[in-house]
Amino acid sequence: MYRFLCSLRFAWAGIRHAVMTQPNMRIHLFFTAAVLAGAWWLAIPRDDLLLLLLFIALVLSLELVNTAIEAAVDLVTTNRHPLAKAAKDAAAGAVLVAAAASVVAGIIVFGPPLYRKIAEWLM
Ligand SMILES: Nc1ncnc2c1ncn2[C@@H]1O[C@H](COP(=O)(O)OP(=O)(O)OP(=O)(O)O)[C@@H](O)[C@H]1O
Repeated sequence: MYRFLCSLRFAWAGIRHAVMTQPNMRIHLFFTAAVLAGAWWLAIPRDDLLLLLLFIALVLSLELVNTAIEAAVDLVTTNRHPLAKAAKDAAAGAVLVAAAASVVAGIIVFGPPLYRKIAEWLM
């Protein structure tokens, strides 16, 4: 039990480190808050909400992995190296793929209810 609590503390420290040092992590958190507020405002159904939560978790998790890879690469070398570039660029690419898919999922989930809301206002 003590080991498990230590693991939780280290994991939380990793999340805190990423939030403090990575501007992109703070941007993801801002959009996470905006998406959750929008989902509440538009009363998004449970299944769609689960989908949104899955994408939010995917993007935040990959940003944490990206942070870990950046730190590991910088630990190994501060010199320019094509493999260091390949590792960092691939990690950043993973975040981009997840973020792009999240935007598409957001449009699919939010599009129809947002359209209905705007149509209500205009009538
Ligand atoms: N040691 C290196 N050798 C070669 N290229 C590097 C090296 N370190 C960084 N780069 C290049 O510079 C880019 C930015 O690296 P940096 O470590 O500043 O990450 P970052 O700006 O914090 O990235 P992100 O926006 O994903 O958080 C990398 O994606 C890579 O293309």
